[in-house]
Amino acid sequence: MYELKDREYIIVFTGPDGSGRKAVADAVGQTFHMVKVLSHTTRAPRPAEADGQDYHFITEEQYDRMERNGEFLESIRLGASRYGIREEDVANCFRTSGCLYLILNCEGASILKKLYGDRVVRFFIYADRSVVEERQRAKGIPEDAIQAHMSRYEQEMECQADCEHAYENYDLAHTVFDITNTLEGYLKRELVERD
Ligand SMILES: Nc1nc2c(ncn2[C@@H]2O[C@H](COP(=O)(O)OP(=O)(O)O)[C@@H](O)[C@H]2O)c(=O)[nH]1
Ligand SMILES: Nc1ncnc2c1ncn2[C@@H]1O[C@H](COP(=O)(O)OP(=O)(O)O)[C@@H](O)[C@H]1O
Repeated sequence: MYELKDREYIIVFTGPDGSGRKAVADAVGQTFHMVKVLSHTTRAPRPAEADGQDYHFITEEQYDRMERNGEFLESIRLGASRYGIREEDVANCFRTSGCLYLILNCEGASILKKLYGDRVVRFFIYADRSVVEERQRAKGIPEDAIQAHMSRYEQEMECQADCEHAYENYDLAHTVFDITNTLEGYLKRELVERD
């Protein structure tokens, strides 16, 4: 397991699908020059998705091989698809940046917490059921995937109590501003406010 040095943090954005984890995470990540660790997955890419940008899309056989080789720091199954974070990707990201971020479901977030303790900071992002459903529709997520996500909404919401920080996300700029302030307390980058 990769040993974390002083001031190295793993920032995890979690919460229900459609709550805005990716939008919030990418904005906050840019502010702090954090590197995003992409997951490997066996699910097929959607038309708007690209390999190496949204996920590393791999076959079941490739995933099996990597799992057998013990390459995954955490690995989960959701329905017919598998998702995992490769340990080497985490180590490589720390070589280029002192801080990295990931977007995971609750199960993955708690696995990383158990592995890295205080060095993992979980930000739980949430919004009402009807809002997250509508956002996914507007984003063009296929209806069957939306229904699968919504069937997990309550379960993912239960994760809130377990997370270090929780933010409702209705006004994106507002959410990003609040999380940036909280994260500054950990990273101490001495950000300068600009209009
Ligand atoms: N634990 C864990 N969760 C992941 C990983 N990669 C993605 N996820 C989460 O798995 C869920 C399903 O991913 P998504 O791309 O929406 O696939 P879909 O459910 O097939 O539409 C989302 O909540 C993701 O944030 C991973 O490596 N580990
Ligand atoms: N506060 C917000 N208000 C309106 N739309 C938002 C807000 N936050 C995110 N979105 C949009 O909602 C959709 C889902 O957000 P996304 O970040 O992909 O969610 P997640 O990663 O949690 O599934 C995206 O199209 C995103 O641009």
